[in-house]
Amino acid sequence: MDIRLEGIGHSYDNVEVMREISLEIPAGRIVCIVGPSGCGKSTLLRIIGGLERPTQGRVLQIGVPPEGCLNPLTYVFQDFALLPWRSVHGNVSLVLEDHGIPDAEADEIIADVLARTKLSDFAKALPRQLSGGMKQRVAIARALAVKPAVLLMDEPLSALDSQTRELLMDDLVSLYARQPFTAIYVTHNLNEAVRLGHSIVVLSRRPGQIREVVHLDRPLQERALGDPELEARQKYLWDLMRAEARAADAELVNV
Ligand SMILES: Nc1ncnc2c1ncn2[C@@H]1O[C@H](COP(=O)(O)OP(=O)(O)OP(=O)(O)O)[C@@H](O)[C@H]1O
Repeated sequence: MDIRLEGIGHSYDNVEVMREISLEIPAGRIVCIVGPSGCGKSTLLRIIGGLERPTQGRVLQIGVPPEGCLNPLTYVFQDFALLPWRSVHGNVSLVLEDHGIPDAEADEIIADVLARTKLSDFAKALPRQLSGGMKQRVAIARALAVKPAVLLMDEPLSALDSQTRELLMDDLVSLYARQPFTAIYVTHNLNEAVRLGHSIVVLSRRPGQIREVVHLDRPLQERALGDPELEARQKYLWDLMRAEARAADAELVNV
């Protein structure tokens, strides 16, 4: 299933947050969205997920979700959002219980997603026993369990330290290599964007408008830390954003 955004604009009261966003998110691709603080990245994700209705424009879902899909647009949040009293298995099973999936079928799905996120040995662990990186893998396993058409990822690695972030990026790449998924991935981190994005949408400061869409053709598995070509792309993105990021930062300080 593809997503198409047509002329999305949004205002809160009289504050215009974004303007004229038109974009294609093709199935099987990871589209990263970057831009200065407050330019509307999370709002755009909420609009795509149907949690907010845009003031202007529309979001189209083109084609059908994958077979067995229980929730076409599924979020992965920065803060993991796990239930502390439920085990790893229990956190994943919750979303299947919500859909009335029989136990035997649910167990099969859970075994599959825990294997894909390398959590099979931790099925009985509680969230408090897990590192931040493992918690986020549980959140990703839970999202995959509903066979989403599109993952909506809102700064999924921002709460993690830099080493854990590197490990999680590797995990996301191997997950994608085994079975490609579609994701819209909001991040502040330009290194994540060049490592994980097939295309990177650069938004201007508020009201957020598309400044440029940068496409990266190199397969994700061939992108490594310190790769000169990726570093050049990252610098290019930062050059596009620097002045506006500084202005947005000053604006926040003056509020
Ligand atoms: N529910 C709301 N009511 C009023 N204003 C809001 C609401 N949600 C967001 N905003 C404002 O809309 C603007 C865009 O917010 P949003 O969180 O989408 O930006 P962002 O690009 O994701 O920011 P950041 O990079 O800092 O996370 C900000 O000025 C924010 O204060």
